[in-house]
Amino acid sequence: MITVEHLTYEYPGKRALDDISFNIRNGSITALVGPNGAGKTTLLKCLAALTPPFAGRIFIGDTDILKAPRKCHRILGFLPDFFGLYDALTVEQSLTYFALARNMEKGRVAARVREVADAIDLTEKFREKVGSLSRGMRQRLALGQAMIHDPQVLLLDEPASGLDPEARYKLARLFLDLNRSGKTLLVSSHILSELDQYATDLLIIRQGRIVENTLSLSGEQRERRKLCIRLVSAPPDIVEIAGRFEGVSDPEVTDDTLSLIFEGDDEQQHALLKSLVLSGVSVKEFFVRREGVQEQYLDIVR
Ligand SMILES: Nc1ncnc2c1ncn2[C@@H]1O[C@H](COP(=O)(O)OP(=O)(O)OP(=O)(O)O)[C@@H](O)[C@H]1O
Repeated sequence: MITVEHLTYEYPGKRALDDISFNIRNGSITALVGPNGAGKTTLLKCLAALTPPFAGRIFIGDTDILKAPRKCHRILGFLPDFFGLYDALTVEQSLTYFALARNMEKGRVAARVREVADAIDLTEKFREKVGSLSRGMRQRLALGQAMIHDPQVLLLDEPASGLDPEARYKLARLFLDLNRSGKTLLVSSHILSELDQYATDLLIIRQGRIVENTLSLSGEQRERRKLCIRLVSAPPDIVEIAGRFEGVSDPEVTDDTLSLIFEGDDEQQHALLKSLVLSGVSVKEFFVRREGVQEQYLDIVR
């Protein structure tokens, strides 16, 4: 859905994006993560056709965004990290204004404005002035403005910042609903544990370069499990013993707990544990930790 080829962006004296290339699958929710200053915001602004890059090409579907930025603005919605709202307008007026600015058919506007206000949980504030909204409500309204024209692609820069736990939970549900209706989402966030609830793909950026582009976290990547096996006492050669089993990688021992990465299905996991017990390893208890966005990110960045 989004194809980026050799994208380079420079601020005066600073190369923020350095010759990066990647693809984003149609119908995915891609988590864009990286340390402060990695280039996430710059990348999203380039993808949103707001900042022309120094070099490289970006396609949304078949459309070259540098050649046809306005066409791209119709098919994508962008929530920037810092956004402006019109404090003197009501929620209804704000959403209506953005719908009309996006050339939405007049007859459809009122219904769509109601629908979006409901999706972002601001129906109760529909007739209230934006200036009276709390920070989290303003964040949700900005998201509503970004999605008012029902775009195919949503680029969201820190959409959960300022939201309380319940609003974050609802936001994750909204992303999953949007995704089920066929939308493609690229979401930058520092809240890695929450990305796990909805991200299907992972894009890690560091110092302006892509360091990881994992497709389909929900597929084979999630079959990678981290097994933690507590032992009564760890024999000195336990790491070597564990490393001999098929599907096992990165075995290590800390405080009588053997942890390892295991790739395999439930039957194979059962066979592994049985073999460990039969070979005399004093297994006391064990548990499985799924490898999600957070673990993958920390593994890679470390
Ligand atoms: N207007 C600017 N002028 C000069 N350098 C800039 C400007 N904006 C950003 N940068 C630099 O470009 C790099 C990438 O910044 P960017 O804001 O894209 O990072 P980020 O990954 O979004 O960071 P954060 O997680 O802190 O929001 C940083 O080194 C930053 O200092």
